[in-house]
Amino acid sequence: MSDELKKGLEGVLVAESSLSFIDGDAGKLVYRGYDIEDLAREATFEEVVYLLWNGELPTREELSAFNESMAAERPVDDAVLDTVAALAEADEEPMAALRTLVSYLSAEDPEADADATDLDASTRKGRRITAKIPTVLAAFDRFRRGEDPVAPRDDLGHAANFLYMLTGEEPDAVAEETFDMALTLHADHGLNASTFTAMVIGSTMADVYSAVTGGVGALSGPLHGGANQDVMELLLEIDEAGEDPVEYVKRAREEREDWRVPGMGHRVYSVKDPRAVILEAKSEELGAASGDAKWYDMADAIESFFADQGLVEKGIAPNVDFYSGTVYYQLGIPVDMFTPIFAMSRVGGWLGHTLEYQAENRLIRPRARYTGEKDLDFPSIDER
Ligand SMILES: CC(=O)SCCNC(=O)CCNC(=O)[C@H](O)C(C)(C)COP(=O)(O)OP(=O)(O)OC[C@H]1O[C@@H](n2cnc3c(N)ncnc32)[C@H](O)[C@@H]1OP(=O)(O)O
Ligand SMILES: O=C([O-])CC(=O)C(=O)O
Repeated sequence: MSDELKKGLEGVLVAESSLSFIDGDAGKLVYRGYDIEDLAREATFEEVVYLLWNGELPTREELSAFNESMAAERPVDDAVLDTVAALAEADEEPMAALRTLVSYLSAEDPEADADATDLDASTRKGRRITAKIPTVLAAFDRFRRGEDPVAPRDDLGHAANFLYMLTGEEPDAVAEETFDMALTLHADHGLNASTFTAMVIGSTMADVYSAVTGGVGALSGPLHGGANQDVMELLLEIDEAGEDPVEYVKRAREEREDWRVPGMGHRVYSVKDPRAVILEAKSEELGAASGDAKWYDMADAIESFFADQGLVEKGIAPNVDFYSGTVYYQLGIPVDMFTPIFAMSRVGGWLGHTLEYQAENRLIRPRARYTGEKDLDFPSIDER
């Protein structure tokens, strides 16, 4: 047994996977052999989920059957909606609400009791979870605005249906395509913290509801998916204060040496995240089309400042969360729904990796180097 300590499991190989490949130095991301740029441009989110779960792109017939099966699973029972309403009433944070709701959804799953070794049943459960997450998220947002939920439609794609349920209106083609592309970009990313969390849970042969619930919890943190909300909140704060974004960031870094600019830096990429490259272009495009490039310009100015300081060269470059916020904001999505939207997409990766791992399962159980005392004499309670 090696006693080498790998804090944060940096660089440690713990599994084999054929789902996604990241070349952190080249800034390249591939799902099942296909470059993320091609998938973002050409594939729908459903196609990508099919690819992740099945290993191959679907034929026209396979995609149509998959789309239908996902759309059929979108509605939720009234009991679920009552729980959504109660969480909204309690002013729960959206990610906390989602964590509770994924767990609760198992109560209405007809195969909830299926054994985790039944991977086909787990795949069906995974499909139900993936299909229902947008329904409960949109309902949650509407309840807290005092509005009734909008029932899902089965004639819209995953991305368009979510925007429809959120606003009550069918999105235009630009919004649908942009949102669908963002979902594709977020669907998988190797053994990131939330996917690894899901896999650890799955490795005990617990069910996929537990794995996805754990994934939601891990994604919510500011060092992971929570950063997309933090980026937008930072930009809004700078804007409200009427400050120059570069001066603001400079000052904040001087005042607090350990301050992390949200959306910057990555464990695996030493260059700009390829997803950030795509999202940046989209953010610029949306800004130009709407005549309001403010948010893009602010984010771009901060990135340029990091580049001028030589920080981008050191790998403190935009990650996926840096420009996704400005894209969602320009689509009119509430800021605290940004991380839940990430979960709505990443559930594809959580399930793909968990089921891939469970197919050749070995319990994940690392060790800690013990730094505490040994051989202490036990004192009675009066002696302490
Ligand atoms: C979808 C995602 O999860 S993408 C990541 C989303 N998270 C964020 O955007 C939060 C901000 N970023 C970060 O906190 C980090 O970059 C992480 C957590 C993503 C990666 O962390 P690690 O791989 O552990 O990198 P680590 O913390 O060792 O940082 C290396 C160096 O870069 C610096 N650094 C890293 N990120 C940032 C940042 N965002 N702002 C300023 N400095 C940073 C660190 O201070 C450290 O500098 P030092 O060597 O002088 O001490
Ligand atoms: O891979 C990571 O550590 C974080 C990330 O970019 C993601 O989960 O998309």
